[in-house]
Amino acid sequence: MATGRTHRPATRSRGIPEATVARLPLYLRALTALSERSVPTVSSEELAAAAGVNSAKLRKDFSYLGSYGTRGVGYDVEYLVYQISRELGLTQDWPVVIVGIGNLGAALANYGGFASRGFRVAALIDADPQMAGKPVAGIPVQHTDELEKIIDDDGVSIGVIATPAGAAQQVCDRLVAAGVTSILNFAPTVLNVPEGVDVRKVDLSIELQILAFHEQRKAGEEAAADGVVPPAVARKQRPTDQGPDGDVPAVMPA
Ligand SMILES: NC(=O)c1ccc[n+]([C@@H]2O[C@H](COP(=O)([O-])OP(=O)(O)OC[C@H]3O[C@@H](n4cnc5c(N)ncnc54)[C@H](O)[C@@H]3O)[C@@H](O)[C@H]2O)c1
Repeated sequence: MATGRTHRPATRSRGIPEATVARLPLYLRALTALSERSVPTVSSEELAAAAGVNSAKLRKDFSYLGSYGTRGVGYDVEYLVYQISRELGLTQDWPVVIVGIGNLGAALANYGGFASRGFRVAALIDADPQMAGKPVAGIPVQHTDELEKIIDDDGVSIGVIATPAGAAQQVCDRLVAAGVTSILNFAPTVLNVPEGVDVRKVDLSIELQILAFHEQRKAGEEAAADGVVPPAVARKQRPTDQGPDGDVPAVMPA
């Protein structure tokens, strides 16, 4: 099994901080929308609002790209689209393999947004022999036996893992051994990768948990302002409260 760290340092080799890199796709999405509306220039304030970023942070981020805009005019939309795309490596085609073609893998394969952003789905791979040859999004699924050959033939450097958590590390190890150096992991598990391999993790349930935390805080603050105990808190505080099966308290009384 491969071992090592899962993160790169906070600053990348060309001196652009990782936090700036993480915001570049947000700027690009906002700029692409402006470009589609044939808007020629945009101020830092307008673009910051469209990207959901503070305008001072945006100006600082763009200074790393050597892009300062023109006073009174703003930024040239088309040029900035090109500059950010180039910085993100999106001016070239990136073949991507998706491993695990179940509900999620099939949905990802069907997502049109990858191709329009320069990510070509080169292959769909699954361990289930019954799926081999079946088309998903017009691409025939290939068996995991073919994984190394597919990656080698297509020069794939980006792999997407959409397998159950229990299979993810083994799939990751095979992808890395075959030459993949960037992994987008949807499986709810931490992957160990060697130095030089980047892993990005997507977990919608974590995002929902964070929203639940904020919802709970908001409810508490509103209740405090009104001088009442919010129903959610009051419900949880009742010692007789029962869990879904009727015999286990949902929240133990203090
Ligand atoms: N990150 C998120 O927000 C998010 C959202 C939904 C699901 N998930 C996760 O994504 C994964 C897939 O979910 P799903 O609903 O599509 O599951 P699924 O059961 O529908 O599909 C899993 C697929 O992986 C294949 N598979 C199993 N072991 C494999 C291996 N070793 N190599 C290649 N393929 C293998 C199976 O044959 C199956 O087709 C799960 O880990 C799930 O928890 C994450």
